[in-house]
Amino acid sequence: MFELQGVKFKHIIDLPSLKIQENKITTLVGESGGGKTTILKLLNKMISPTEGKILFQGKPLDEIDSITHRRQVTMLSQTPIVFDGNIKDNLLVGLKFQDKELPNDDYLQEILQKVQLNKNLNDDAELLSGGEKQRLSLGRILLLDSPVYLLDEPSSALDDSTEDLIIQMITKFVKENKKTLIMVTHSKEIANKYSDTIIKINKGKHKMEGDI
Ligand SMILES: Nc1ncnc2c1ncn2[C@@H]1O[C@H](COP(=O)(O)OP(=O)(O)OP(=O)(O)O)[C@@H](O)[C@H]1O
Repeated sequence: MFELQGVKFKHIIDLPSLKIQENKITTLVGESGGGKTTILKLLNKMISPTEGKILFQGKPLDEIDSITHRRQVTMLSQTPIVFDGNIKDNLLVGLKFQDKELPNDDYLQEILQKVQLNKNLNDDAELLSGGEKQRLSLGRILLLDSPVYLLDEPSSALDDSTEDLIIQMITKFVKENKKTLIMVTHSKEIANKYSDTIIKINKGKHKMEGDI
């Protein structure tokens, strides 16, 4: 799905050769500041390599329009983004940008259940806790139904049991719908339990831990 060839980004990233497989769950682990988020940003075309090439489905990323690319590859950043308005507004905002047909309230409630958010659609989103905002953002991107998801510590603000439930839900959704997931986690346990492939990033370089 992604192929990185001699990719460098400033002094931060140095990846001579790396392939990320389609329809698999790939997890990036490693020390803080090692470059995991930077790799997701490169894959999402938020930043471009200072050297080397990234291919997406065989095509160089620099030949793909950024907006077109981000419709295929949705990234959820570490800090959740919450817009003015209620929970429903926040769930629908991405779909409105994409001109997609809007789902009904029953379906939106189902999404809230999936992300373990026990709230009403008309509750004010600004009043949610950090972990709840993170789950709301996750609900918003699940609705986009992208083929590829890049999740940067999707459960960093959650307690251990909610974290496990959320990752379990995401990985089930990804497998059932034949999507590709690339996620960053600080949890070795989560990485071992849910990944097809774990990639350890250390000072911008990678070491495969092998397929599970
Ligand atoms: N655009 C940039 N220009 C220069 N330096 C940057 C840029 N973006 C990130 N950095 C630096 O690169 C390093 C790697 O950052 P990155 O966020 O990718 O690490 P990370 O592995 O995701 O860390 P964490 O686990 O703490 O989130 C950090 O030292 C950061 O300050």
